[in-house]
Amino acid sequence: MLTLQKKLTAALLFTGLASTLVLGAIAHWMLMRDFRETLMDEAFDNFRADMVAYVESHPQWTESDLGRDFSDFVRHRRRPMGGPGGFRRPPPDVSFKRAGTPPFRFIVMDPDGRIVKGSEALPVGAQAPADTRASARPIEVDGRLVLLASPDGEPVLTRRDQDYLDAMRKALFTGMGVAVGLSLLFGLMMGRRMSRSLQTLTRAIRDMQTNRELPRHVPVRSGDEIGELARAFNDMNAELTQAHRELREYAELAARQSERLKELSIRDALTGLYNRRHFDEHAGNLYQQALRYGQPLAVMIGDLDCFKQINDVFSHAIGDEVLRRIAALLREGTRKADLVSRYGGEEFVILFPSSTLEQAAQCCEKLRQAIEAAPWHEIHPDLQVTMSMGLSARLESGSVDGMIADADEQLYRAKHGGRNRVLPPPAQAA
Ligand SMILES: Nc1nc2c(ncn2[C@@H]2O[C@H](COP(=O)(O)OP(=O)(O)OP(=O)(O)O)[C@@H](O)[C@H]2O)c(=O)[nH]1
Repeated sequence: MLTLQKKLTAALLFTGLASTLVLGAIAHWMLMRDFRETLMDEAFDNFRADMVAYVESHPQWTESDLGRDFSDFVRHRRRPMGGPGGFRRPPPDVSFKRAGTPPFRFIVMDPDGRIVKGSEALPVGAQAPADTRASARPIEVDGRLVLLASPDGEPVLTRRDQDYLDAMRKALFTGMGVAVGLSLLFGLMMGRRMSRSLQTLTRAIRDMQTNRELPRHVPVRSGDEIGELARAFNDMNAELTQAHRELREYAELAARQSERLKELSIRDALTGLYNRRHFDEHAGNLYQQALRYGQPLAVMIGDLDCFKQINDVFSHAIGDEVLRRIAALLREGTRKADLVSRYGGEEFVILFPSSTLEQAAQCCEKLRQAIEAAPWHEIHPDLQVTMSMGLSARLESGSVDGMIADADEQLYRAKHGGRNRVLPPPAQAA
């Protein structure tokens, strides 16, 4: 895969290369143009000086004189000082001398544009074309325009000119190479930096997706778009973390509420004991288990004695309090495995898994005694509460309901036998 780092490096390299090439080409073109102009200026200065000297020394010059004598005049004029007809001005720097060849031929015109010193294409006497006149430069004597000179042809470069241009080109190409190298270096550095930030971000997002890692914080290394992206990621992550926390709290609350609702649905509101519906659901299972594994199972149904009287004499509220305390006594006096429930108004049923009739009878006898001995006077000085209980451990009754019906018969007998008793009593249950 072409990574972002490579793409950025390639883009910067390409841009650097393209701009360096364009700038280099422009710089080279300008160098050559300016160099040529300098050569032309230098050549024109020499030519004008020669021409002015000729005109001054030949006031009656004619076109034919100019064509015949001028070259000899110039050669003669440039002889070293001291000789006959030598320089009246210092010679030009020999190092810039154009290898004996004039850099340009100059077409010379009078001020009206008529050619007085021409070339093969532009003979003497002809009218100079517009472009030749446009590029013409003035030759003045004592402030008076006497002639116009226009360059014809390209400059001839000396060895020294070539060396100078080569050195300039070398410097230019070196500069271009350095610029390309720098753009490659910067491209690499910037690409690495940008891709590192993006890689950190990508890793953080992947971690969030796969490991559900919250909260995550990525460093913000710059104020540019990537820095803004990192900042946006951190903000989003903070919001997600907050939402996640709230969701978890909400889920925990919902679970607690659901647990509470479930608990409420299986418990009796007044006493907190299991209600009859829950008892019926579970007792059936315990009965089936006892049958399957050949284990004993006993059931007790208990009924408060003369409870109507308690309500009537002491009030319904005291009756409720009695029911609550009875429930607490039943819970305290039984094992965790025993299923204690409020079966009806003042009726209670307890299922004793893995218990024989005798074991259940002993437990119930203790419960009966505990109820009888409870400090009922704390509720009302004249209050006394007892409970009658009937038991059954006959699995052959066919169901829990059948066993309860058996136990109910015992309860009936207990009530008619004087109340406040367990039937069968432990001694007989053995
Ligand atoms: N305070 C109160 N009383 C209730 C509640 N449920 C049922 N009772 C009362 O319990 C009484 C039951 O009375 P009965 O069925 O006549 O029996 P009893 O008075 O206990 O007489 P025996 O069972 O023969 O000992 C009724 O007066 C009901 O109103 C309750 O939740 N709170």
